[in-house]
Amino acid sequence: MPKVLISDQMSPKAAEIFRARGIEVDEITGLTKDELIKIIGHYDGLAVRSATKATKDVIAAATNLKVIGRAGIGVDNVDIPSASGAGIVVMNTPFGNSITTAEHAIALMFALARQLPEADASTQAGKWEKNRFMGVELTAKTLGLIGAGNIGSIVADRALGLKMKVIAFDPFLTPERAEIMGVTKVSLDELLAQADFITLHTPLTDSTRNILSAENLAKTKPGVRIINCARGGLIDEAALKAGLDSGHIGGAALDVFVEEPAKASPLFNTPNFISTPHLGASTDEAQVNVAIQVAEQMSDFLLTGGVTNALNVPSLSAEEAPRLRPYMQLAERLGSLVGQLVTEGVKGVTVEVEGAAAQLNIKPITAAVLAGLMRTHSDTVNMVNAPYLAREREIEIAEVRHDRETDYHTLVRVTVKTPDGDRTVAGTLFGMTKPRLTEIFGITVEADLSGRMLYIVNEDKPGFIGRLGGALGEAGVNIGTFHLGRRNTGSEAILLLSVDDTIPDPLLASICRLPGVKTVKALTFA
Ligand SMILES: NC(=O)C1=CN([C@@H]2O[C@H](COP(=O)(O)OP(=O)(O)OC[C@H]3O[C@@H](n4cnc5c(N)ncnc54)[C@H](O)[C@@H]3O)[C@@H](O)[C@H]2O)C=CC1
Ligand SMILES: O=C(O)CCC(=O)C(=O)O
Repeated sequence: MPKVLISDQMSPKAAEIFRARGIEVDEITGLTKDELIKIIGHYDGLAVRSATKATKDVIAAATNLKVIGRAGIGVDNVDIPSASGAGIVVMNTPFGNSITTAEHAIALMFALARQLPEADASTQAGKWEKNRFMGVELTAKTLGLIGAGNIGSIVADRALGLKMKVIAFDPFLTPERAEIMGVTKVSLDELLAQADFITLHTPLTDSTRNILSAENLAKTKPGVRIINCARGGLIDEAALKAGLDSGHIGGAALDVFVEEPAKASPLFNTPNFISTPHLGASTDEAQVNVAIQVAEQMSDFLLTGGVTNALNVPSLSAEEAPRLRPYMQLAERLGSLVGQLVTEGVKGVTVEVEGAAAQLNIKPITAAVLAGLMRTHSDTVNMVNAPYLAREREIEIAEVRHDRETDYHTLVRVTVKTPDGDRTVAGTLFGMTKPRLTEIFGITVEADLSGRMLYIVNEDKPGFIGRLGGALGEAGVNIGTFHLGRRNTGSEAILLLSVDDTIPDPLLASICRLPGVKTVKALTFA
């Protein structure tokens, strides 16, 4: 009988469902990392919310673990590359708590507009300070959404009902979808300049970390009120504190912090600052939704192998799975590669397959490309919801099956339509299982697509490789593999290196400064 550990506070519905499906379940919350490491080896499944950190060390000790289920959306508390490496499926429940979280953002917006926490504390202290608390109306104010996915869309809907004007910055929001939502798509700078209230609804990724940096906070409208119910790390907390102290920022409400639990934030006790302890998803309704969903999904997987809402493996029927999986892994990596390199305005994706892959059901291959492409921008994307999300964002999808001879046993080619033109990558399978890149943006190259990699475009001039090797060596970064491709002699070259460690930002910046370098990007493949 499989055994599951529920290690965070969850609705009792989760344990009920596991037991009803014949799965043994322990509910042990508040474990330290060492305590978790000591017991995790006994379990086939781990069900978490956000308090448990499924880190590399925890996963290394999880010798029997087959599935981690997140009763919620954000999976930044789970080390997905380590889980994938260990063959552990990671699932989430992408929609169960969205309404609740959107409502929390709206509640915080009202609380900021009318200084509700301070007014409550003052009244209950017997002060009756009727003239101290002068609020602002929400009607006709501009709400700036950073991130217009599930939660952002619900916030927009509610804000429009409050007669606010809603503007949104989201690289995946098409003008057409914005029109349907009733919001205006703007650049980040436009949003910063125009919004009276700003609310954040993105995952924490390399592109969103510190999206409200000191520099960007300085571009906001004087008196702006800021709400973050997404993730700590999206806002520079020190700069936020300085902005509140100077009065440039009129108010801020944070449900999430860089460090959680936040016990001694410098923001505490700042006037016009409101905080809640990561309560975005905390309603009876949302917790029942996510508990039922996570327990059903994990039980299905442990008992039947059925995969739903997985972030690191495709969802598939039992018969198709073994044949399609290697092609889908190749497709997912190609999608992820373009997703990491093309950050703005994807309007269309064409997936072409040739050779062996063209004989198979290519829908899952396309879904895998889309999941890889969009997961760079949202940790809720998986094989199941990627095609749906692409349609919703009006990304045009085309599938082409070529019945022609190819140099490779199989070839998958992905072309992404962007405002700057088409960008194409292609790859094959080595030994029928290993994804291998064959072409990137018109340049032929043979490269692995795995782990941590460094992508560099540079002028094809002698001496560059030595300088690059020197810079990496000096920083103690070990190169695993090294692949080079170029358009013509002396023109533009592309380098793809696999590296053993994360490349720190200062090292990336110093590589950028090497003579002849045009582009540098750190890439990660799960
Ligand atoms: N406070 C809480 O308790 C909760 C927090 N969350 C957080 O809310 C986040 C959003 O959830 P959903 O809306 O369901 O996710 P979603 O995936 O539907 O939407 C995220 C949106 O962010 C956009 N985005 C990605 N990178 C961006 C960038 N650089 N700039 C602007 N937009 C960008 C994406 O295109 C996408 O539309 C989750 O990732 C999670 O971290 C979710 C639930 C509860
Ligand atoms: O489970 C919780 O309380 C947090 C929810 C959350 O942050 C998420 O679903 O991303």
